[in-house]
Amino acid sequence: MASLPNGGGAAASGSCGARPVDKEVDFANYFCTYAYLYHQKEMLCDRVRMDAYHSAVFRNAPHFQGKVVLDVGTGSGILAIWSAQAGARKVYAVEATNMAEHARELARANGVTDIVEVIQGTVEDVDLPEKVDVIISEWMGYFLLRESMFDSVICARDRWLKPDGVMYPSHARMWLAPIRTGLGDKKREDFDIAMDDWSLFVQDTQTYYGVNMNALTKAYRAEHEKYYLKSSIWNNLHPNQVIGQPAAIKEIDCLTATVDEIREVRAQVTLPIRMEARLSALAGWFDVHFRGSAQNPGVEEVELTTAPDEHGGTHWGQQVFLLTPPLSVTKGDNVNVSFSMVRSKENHRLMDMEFTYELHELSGRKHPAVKTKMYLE
Ligand SMILES: C[S@@+](CC[C@H](N)C(=O)[O-])C[C@H]1O[C@@H](n2cnc3c(N)ncnc32)[C@H](O)[C@@H]1O
Repeated sequence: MASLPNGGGAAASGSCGARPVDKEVDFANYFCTYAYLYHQKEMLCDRVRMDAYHSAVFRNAPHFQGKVVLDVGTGSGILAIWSAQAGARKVYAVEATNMAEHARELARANGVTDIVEVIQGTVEDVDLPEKVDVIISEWMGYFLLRESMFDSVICARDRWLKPDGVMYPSHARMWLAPIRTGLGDKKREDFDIAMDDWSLFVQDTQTYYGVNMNALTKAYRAEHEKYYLKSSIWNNLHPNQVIGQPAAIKEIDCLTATVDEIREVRAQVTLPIRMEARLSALAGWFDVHFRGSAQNPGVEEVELTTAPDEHGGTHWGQQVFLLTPPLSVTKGDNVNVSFSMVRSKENHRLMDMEFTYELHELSGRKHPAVKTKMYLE
């Protein structure tokens, strides 16, 4: 999934479940970005992503040979074309936006129009003439679930996948880890500057064009706190910034997961610290696996990970959640974290989170728990 500046509005309409329906808003805020080749290119240039999907399809070609495939959100059509090249008999390539026209053109230029049928529409709305053996999709957002596109994949699976069909990817996990980073220092500095600036504006002038603006100071602070300190920060971290043991906070079997299972994520984990450091944030990332199903396993399991990587990483990067204040930690300490992530009420494709973290020193000293809200926007 692309690094969209905004996750969009309410959910697309369709025949799957009771979901908020405002298709127009969703097209204006969410889908519109995907209609640009500029954004598709960002994903096409992510070599980690491309290598993983390419290996997943071609090393597991028996899953595709002679089979019917559904590509949910085909974008440029890349996964549909690979499926055809791997031997699929028929590929339904569904795309909500006008990118469908480019996908059609790409299929034509690559000689697979007899196999790849591009259908423009939301997957919730389209009708296929038959059930499929494979569903392939690249639906993952920041920290896996931002953008909530997996809902659409679940819908497609429940409507169109044969009982012995397979999902590409088949499994997904979310990870949380304690990290050191200087990112927060800059953000705190920017926040202080913004507040100083406001103070000058409201206090030095007493009245601004005859109006006392002080009544808005609290709201301005809250707005800036959210923007600078409580919104997650995108970063491709170096592995040596991870100062303790990462923990898996959610595991998803794409063949059986339900929307209820992913609407809210809650976890309680203990993160053992491995070195003396300033614990300044928690970082979140995900991985997905392509391993077929228990009934229909693949030839070779392939992993796509977005974990910190010294060779560069992916366009998803990691999400950095600042801890205010940072904590001094040392090897042998433990950080207990309670975590919740729910969809924003205003926009189901964005996430509201809450972290409670509590440092237990090796010495036995327990620090008071700190609770903080964060936003994945
Ligand atoms: C992350 S992009 C992946 C594009 C392409 N499959 C690839 O791997 O390069 C997701 C695509 O899915 C489309 N999409 C998202 N939700 C959809 C839905 N409910 N129905 C149809 N297309 C959808 C978006 O417009 C976007 O082009």
